Amino acid sequence: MKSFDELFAELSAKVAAGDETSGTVTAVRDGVHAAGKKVVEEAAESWMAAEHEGADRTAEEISQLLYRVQVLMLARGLSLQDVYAHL
Ligand SMILES: N=c1c2ncn([C@@H]3O[C@H](COP(=O)(O)OP(=O)(O)OP(=O)(O)O)[C@@H](O)[C@H]3O)c2ncn1[C@@H]1O[C@H](COP(=O)(O)O)[C@@H](O)[C@H]1O
Repeated sequence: MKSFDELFAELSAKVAAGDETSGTVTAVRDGVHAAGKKVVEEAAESWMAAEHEGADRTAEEISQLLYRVQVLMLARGLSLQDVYAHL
């Protein structure tokens, strides 16, 4: 299990290192447009799971949404602090 901050640190390190085995590195290289589409897709799947599926499936979809939000942040060059400043 990892926290939102721990996942962001892991993904940031992979991107900084250009880890060729990382799906995240590929996703970040694909750019903001592709990353944004994945956020919308996972948001919709989270919504549908919450309405029509169980708690575990909903939690799984939300975890994918959080991951895709982090990919978008990385593709856009945003840090956690950039976002947390608005909370
Ligand atoms: N949390 C995730 C994560 N969630 C989703 N994904 C990717 O997203 C893919 C699923 O996206 P799809 O659009 O295919 O999903 P889908 O078809 O909508 O599937 P469902 O939503 O129906 O389940 C997975 O196969 C992964 O490649 C993730 N890839 C990575 N992570 C985390 O990121 C870390 C680093 O991963 P790498 O960069 O790949 O090393 C991993 O250790 C994980 O902790």
